[in-house]
Amino acid sequence: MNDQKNSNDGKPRVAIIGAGTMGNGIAQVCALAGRQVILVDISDNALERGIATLSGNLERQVKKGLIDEADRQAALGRIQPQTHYGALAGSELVIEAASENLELKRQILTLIEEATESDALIASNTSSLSISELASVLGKPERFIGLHFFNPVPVMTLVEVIRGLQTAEATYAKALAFAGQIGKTAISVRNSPGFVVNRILCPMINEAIFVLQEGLASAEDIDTGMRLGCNHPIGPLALADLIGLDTLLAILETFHRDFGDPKYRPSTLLKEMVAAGYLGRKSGRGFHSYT
Ligand SMILES: NC(=O)c1ccc[n+]([C@@H]2O[C@H](COP(=O)([O-])OP(=O)(O)OC[C@H]3O[C@@H](n4cnc5c(N)ncnc54)[C@H](O)[C@@H]3O)[C@@H](O)[C@H]2O)c1
Repeated sequence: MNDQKNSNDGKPRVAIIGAGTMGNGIAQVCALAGRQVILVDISDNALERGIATLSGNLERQVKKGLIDEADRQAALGRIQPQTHYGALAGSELVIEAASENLELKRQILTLIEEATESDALIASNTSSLSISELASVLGKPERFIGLHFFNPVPVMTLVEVIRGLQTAEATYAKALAFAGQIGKTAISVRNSPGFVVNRILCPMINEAIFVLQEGLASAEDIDTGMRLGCNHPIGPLALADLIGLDTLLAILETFHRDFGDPKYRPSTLLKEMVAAGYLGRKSGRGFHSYT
């Protein structure tokens, strides 16, 4: 590892692509773990929104006594927002957390490879796309891996580490070590649409939307039913709003296409809500209202 990859305290620099729901959370966790973070998005607006969100989350952590004010300020000071990929040079690890769209991610991975040294690790936080397929756009696909964080990233301790067919053992070992260093628990998963957790979770949420669509119960009662009847901490429709209905739809469409199994077809109500711009928390309205 060269000096350029080390921050002042010797910890390697991490870059994150996308400052949205997941990207700003990953940036927050990495910065609190002492990493210098480059946070890249396409516009200053997107970056400002991402920084405002993580800044608010850090303040809440201070109020709850989870971190102190000095930690909060130090973490914020470690995050450098950027709109150009040239800023990635010198990063030991780049985590792609942009919108769930195969063509977009392929373009971004090419840009990451151009901007980084050949020994940098490249990871995607994709929820459902094939790690082997994403890796195939890279000149060195052996350095690519899936690092799938969970929402909200500062709260959820799991990371799925997904090896594609091309992923090298050394890449896998470094990714596992990184997850541990930032305080996450990793599970190892073979590449397959949706990996493990979303493969089980997203069809369950889709079924809850079918139940709503069929008029069996209200959104409130469906969520209360699953909270009190199954001890889930949050109901499936509230969880859909947290994930983002566009992201959930993209995941289900990938399952439907890649497995070729009609059991994964997204409910028409979900498609209609996304078409209407009701995306959940991030747009202020989903199955519940957030305004
Ligand atoms: N939302 C979840 O619960 C969740 C959980 C785990 C994984 N994921 C995955 O994480 C990824 C991001 O999801 P999200 O929910 O944060 O989406 P989001 O819509 O909240 O944020 C996506 C961000 O990517 C940015 N972006 C788009 N094109 C870009 C480009 N070319 N370069 C840099 N940034 C670009 C957008 O401006 C936006 O800020 C997706 O692959 C998603 O499947 C999401």
